[in-house]
Amino acid sequence: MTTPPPSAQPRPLIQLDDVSKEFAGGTVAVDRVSLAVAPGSVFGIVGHSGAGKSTLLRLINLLETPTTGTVTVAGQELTALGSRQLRAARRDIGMVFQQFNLFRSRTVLGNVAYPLRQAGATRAEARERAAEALRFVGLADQARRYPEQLSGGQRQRVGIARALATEPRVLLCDEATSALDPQTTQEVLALLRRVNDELGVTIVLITHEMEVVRAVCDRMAVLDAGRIVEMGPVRELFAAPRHPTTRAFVRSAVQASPLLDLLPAALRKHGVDEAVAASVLAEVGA
Ligand SMILES: Nc1ncnc2c1ncn2[C@@H]1O[C@H](COP(=O)(O)OP(=O)(O)OP(=O)(O)O)[C@@H](O)[C@H]1O
Repeated sequence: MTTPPPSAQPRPLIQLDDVSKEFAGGTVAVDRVSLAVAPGSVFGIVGHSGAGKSTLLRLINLLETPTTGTVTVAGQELTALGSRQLRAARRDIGMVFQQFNLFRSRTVLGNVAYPLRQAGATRAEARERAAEALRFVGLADQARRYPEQLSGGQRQRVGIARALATEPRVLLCDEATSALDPQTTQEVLALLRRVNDELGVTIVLITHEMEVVRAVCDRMAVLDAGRIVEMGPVRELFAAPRHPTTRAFVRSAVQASPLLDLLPAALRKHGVDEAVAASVLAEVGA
C-alpha cells in the first residue's frame, strides 16, 4: 500500500507543536512535545508514573497552560484564545477521569445534565439529551439513582455519558479504567470503542497499561520524563519497539497475556527445534 500524498491526508484534529510545561519550582513535566491526532482516531499515551501523562492530557484542553508551544484543536489555536472563547472551544472536548468526579448529591441524570445546563440548555433540553446519553451507555434505568448506589464500572459509564452529553468531537480519558477490575475494564474499553466507531468521537487516552492501548488505540506515543521517546501505529510499536521504555512496556503486556500460557505447548506441538523454542520463550519473557 502506498502512502497517500499529504494533501489527501486529513488535517489533524489535535495538534501540539513544541509544547512544554514547567511548574513553579522548576519541574519540567512536559518537554517540547509535538504530536498530531487524526480525526476519528484513538490515540494512546503510555508512560510510567510521573512521566507527565496527566499534564500532557490536560494541556490539550488547556486545563494546564503551556509554558511554551501551541495547542490547536479543530482548527482553533487554543493557546491564542481569550478565556471566554476558550470556554466555548472546550465544549468540543469532553473529559473522563480515573476517579469519575461525579457530584454525590446529584442523581445520575442530574450529573449528566449538568454540563448541558452550564452550556445554556433549558432544563427540559438538558434532561432529554442527558437521558439520550444515558441510553447510549446502557444506563437509562439508573437515571434516578445516586452515584454511590452504583458500581465503579457504572459510575465510569455515567462519567462517559456526562462527557458525551455536549456532543464533543474529542474525548480525553485520564486513566479511565485504572480504578476498575479487569472485567469492568474490558466493558468500559468496549464502550470507548463504540464512542469512537458509532459517534465518530476522536479519543486521546493516557494509561500505564499497554493492554488498554492494544485494546482500543490506533496510534500511540511513549512518554518518558516529559518527552515522547517513540510514536507510531500501535501494531508497529508492539511488533518492533525500538526505545528501551517501549520495549519494557511491550514486555509487560506480553507477560500479562493469557496467550503466553499456551505458547510452550504450541511450540512443542509444531515441532519447533528445542533451541529455537527456548530462545523464543526467553525473548518474550516466558
Ligand atoms: N501542579 C503541579 N505542580 C508541580 N509539579 C507538578 C504538578 N503536577 C504535576 N507535577 C509534576 O510533574 C511531573 C509529571 O506529573 P504527571 O502527573 O503529569 O505524571 P503522570 O505520568 O500522569 O503520573 P501518574 O501516572 O503518577 O499520574 C511529576 O514530577 C509531578 O510531580
